[in-house]
Amino acid sequence: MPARTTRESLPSHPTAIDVENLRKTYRIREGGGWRGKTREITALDGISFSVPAGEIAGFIGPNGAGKSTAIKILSGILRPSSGMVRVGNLVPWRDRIAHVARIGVVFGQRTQLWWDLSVAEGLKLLGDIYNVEPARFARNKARLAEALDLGGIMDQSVRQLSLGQRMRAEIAAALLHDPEVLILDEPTIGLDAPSKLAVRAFVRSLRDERGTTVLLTTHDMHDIEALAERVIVIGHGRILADSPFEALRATTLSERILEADFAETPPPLTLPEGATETQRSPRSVTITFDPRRIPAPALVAHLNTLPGLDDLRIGRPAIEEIITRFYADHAS
Ligand SMILES: Nc1ncnc2c1ncn2[C@@H]1O[C@H](COP(=O)(O)OP(=O)(O)OP(=O)(O)O)[C@@H](O)[C@H]1O
Repeated sequence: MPARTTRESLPSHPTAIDVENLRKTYRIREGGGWRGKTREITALDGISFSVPAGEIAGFIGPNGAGKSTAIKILSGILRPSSGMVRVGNLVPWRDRIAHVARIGVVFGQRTQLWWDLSVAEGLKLLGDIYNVEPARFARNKARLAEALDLGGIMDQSVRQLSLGQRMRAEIAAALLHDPEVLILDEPTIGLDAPSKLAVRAFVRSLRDERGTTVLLTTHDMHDIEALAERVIVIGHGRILADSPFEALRATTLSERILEADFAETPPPLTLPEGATETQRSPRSVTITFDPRRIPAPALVAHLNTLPGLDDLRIGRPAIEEIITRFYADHAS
């Protein structure tokens, strides 16, 4: 029976992913055995968000927040308890066949290739499964092999690949059928720094050149900083924030950090209101300040007269610190 789609019956709109009041509860047996009472765990407690076509949205949250549950529902693997999801006007769990033809999913911790097959054989098999017509398959395979540098590993079995090589092959596998929406679940987990940069650069180019919509789940905040125009933060199954990263930064941790280097032992400092000395070493002092109370130029002018001052640097708190603080503020 052909997959029933709702695509024809709904007006097309530029929103690629629409999630409305999504709930998922799991029923587990207490103590883990077959006997005993059952208990419900609410993994998703009515989340709503939407991602416009062509946007890269970061989907983040602490362990157990509900990200994987949401991703599984969006991928069509899991049915929600209630609520609605439309990915390009298809309902993932209802229009499953048509839906999987239009999305690509990469789970960093699992493989969709086959351990004992070579990369080329795995891609061929996936091309057949996705029904990618031969000329298009050859074109896409060549394009992805070049962009993801797969030339040298096509004949290697997946089992023999390094993590970084496997991840590049996984991304190619997810994109063979030209999906409009790409769901990335921890795509850089365990990768070394150059491999992370390569994956990020590729994802960015995919969006820039092909307009692919990307939903990115990661615990690596540098992925978010490098890629996401916007972050959706989930915690305890609820949406805690849905905003550009800069807005999250501004509301969570607006402080700045000033480092002052000295040619000699730094003198004792008398600082204006809003600035605090947070660290001192034989040749430098670190000052944390709130730019709303003491603007950076005023603080610099204040320090400029100090004897032996050599260099000044102003920075923002590390992204990890902002997110850690945000999670802590919403921990209850
Ligand atoms: N199959 C399941 N059966 C019962 N409970 C589950 C199941 N899968 C997830 N949960 C529970 O649902 C909640 C959300 O889990 P989920 O895996 O979606 O979180 P997550 O945000 O992906 O976490 P992590 O960052 O650790 O991967 C957790 O309390 C988890 O224990």
